[in-house]
Amino acid sequence: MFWQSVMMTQKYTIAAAKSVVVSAQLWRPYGLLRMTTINCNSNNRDDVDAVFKQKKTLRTQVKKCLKAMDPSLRSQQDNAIQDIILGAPWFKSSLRLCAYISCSALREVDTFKLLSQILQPVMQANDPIDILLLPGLAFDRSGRRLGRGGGYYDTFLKNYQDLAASRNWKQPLLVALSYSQQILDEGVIPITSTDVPVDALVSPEGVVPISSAAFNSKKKIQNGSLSCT
Ligand SMILES: Nc1nc2c(c(=O)[nH]1)N(C=O)[C@@H](CNc1ccc(C(=O)N[C@@H](CCC(=O)O)C(=O)O)cc1)CN2
Ligand SMILES: Nc1ncnc2c1ncn2[C@@H]1O[C@H](COP(=O)(O)OP(=O)(O)OP(=O)(O)O)[C@@H](O)[C@H]1O
Repeated sequence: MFWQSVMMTQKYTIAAAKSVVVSAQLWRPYGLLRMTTINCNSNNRDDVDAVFKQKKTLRTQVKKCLKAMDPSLRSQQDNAIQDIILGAPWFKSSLRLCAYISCSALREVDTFKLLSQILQPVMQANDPIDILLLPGLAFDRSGRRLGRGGGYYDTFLKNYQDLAASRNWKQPLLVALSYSQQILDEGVIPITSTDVPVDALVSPEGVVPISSAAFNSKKKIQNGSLSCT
């Protein structure tokens, strides 16, 4: 299988991240995309089908944009995003993390540096996770995430959230890794009731906290009182 989710326990003290200057080209190929999106909380088949059609169109456009991305800019953004994560207090204070193994053919934000430098693949499947690093095709600043259309992540996240609730575990922070080009204007990504929103985004420009959970963990970290259990 080309993809695995990896659960890891942080073992080593993380060295301070190097500061990286990124000449991010804020290219907005979606500026032209002015379709009205339907946000669907109902289970009406026609409404849901209309949303899936819009998602399909958007996926094609984002894939085209990612394929056209200059490789050196991509690599700069990969490094910047991973360095931001390695230097982030919320990351350093997490005990258990779940991340994706990035697939370069899919033009996903690279996770190699994160996985290889500081993490140790030892984790009991029954332990609660603090942070989940997620891929995706597009995101917005309100936490919407467009995946590749399989529903794998949404299903996994829903199941994990239900498990955590049933065991009284703290819900994990859902953090999506995004190239600058993948952050779209609010309202462009259509959603249905099964789409699980993310708590924060990490792009080469920095961390974008979105949910109250992300803001609260930021505050707790600043106060030095973050508990990861
Ligand atoms: N690293 C990683 N693993 C993952 C996912 C992911 O998004 N990233 N998935 C998330 O669901 C699942 C696998 N889903 C996938 C969905 C599409 C393609 C793919 O190759 N799509 C091509 C086009 C295929 C086509 O149009 O026929 C593409 O996206 O260009 C690969 C995996 C589970 N594993
Ligand atoms: N929790 C769930 N249970 C059952 N089906 C689900 C769930 N979440 C999503 N699906 C189904 O998966 C299919 C794809 O959904 P969607 O287009 O939202 O996927 P995606 O977000 O692009 O993919 P992914 O979640 O893998 O990143 C839809 O038919 C949707 O109804």
